[in-house]
Amino acid sequence: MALERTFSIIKPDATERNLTGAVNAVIEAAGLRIVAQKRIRMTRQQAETFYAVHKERPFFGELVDFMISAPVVVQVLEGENAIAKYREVMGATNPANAAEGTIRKQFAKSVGENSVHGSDAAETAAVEIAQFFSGNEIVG
Ligand SMILES: Nc1ncnc2c1ncn2[C@@H]1O[C@@H]2COP(=O)(O)O[C@H]2[C@H]1O
Repeated sequence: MALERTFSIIKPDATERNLTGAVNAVIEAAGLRIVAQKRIRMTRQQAETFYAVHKERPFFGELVDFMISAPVVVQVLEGENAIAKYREVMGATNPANAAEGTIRKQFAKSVGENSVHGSDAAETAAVEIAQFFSGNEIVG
């Protein structure tokens, strides 16, 4: 299978607890390569655009407030079947349902403060990567 890329965010609850390296260790142990990475403070506009698909959900305001509450680390991960693989490595959205060994099982605090985001499909991955990275920032 060809190499695939996915977009990842290490969220404020994880950066605040100094867990960037611990999350990256799980990512790399799973065979995914971090081919782009930067620590940023998301603007409200960026967070609203990124999560626009959820704008009618009752938790939208809370989600945007959380994502701009502290720095995040945005990343591009590369590997075989990277999108599905990273979703497996992250674990279920709600850490209460996440499998042993997954990032969310180990680190997430709640369904909202769930430590990481990963793209859900190839089309979304392309859009999400393009929102935060230019081509020359991604080094495979
Ligand atoms: N019931 C909820 N309450 C608060 N946040 C939620 C809820 N359901 C989903 N989310 C958040 O919405 C996010 C949408 O995509 P993420 O994969 O980043 O992770 C999700 C959760 O962090």
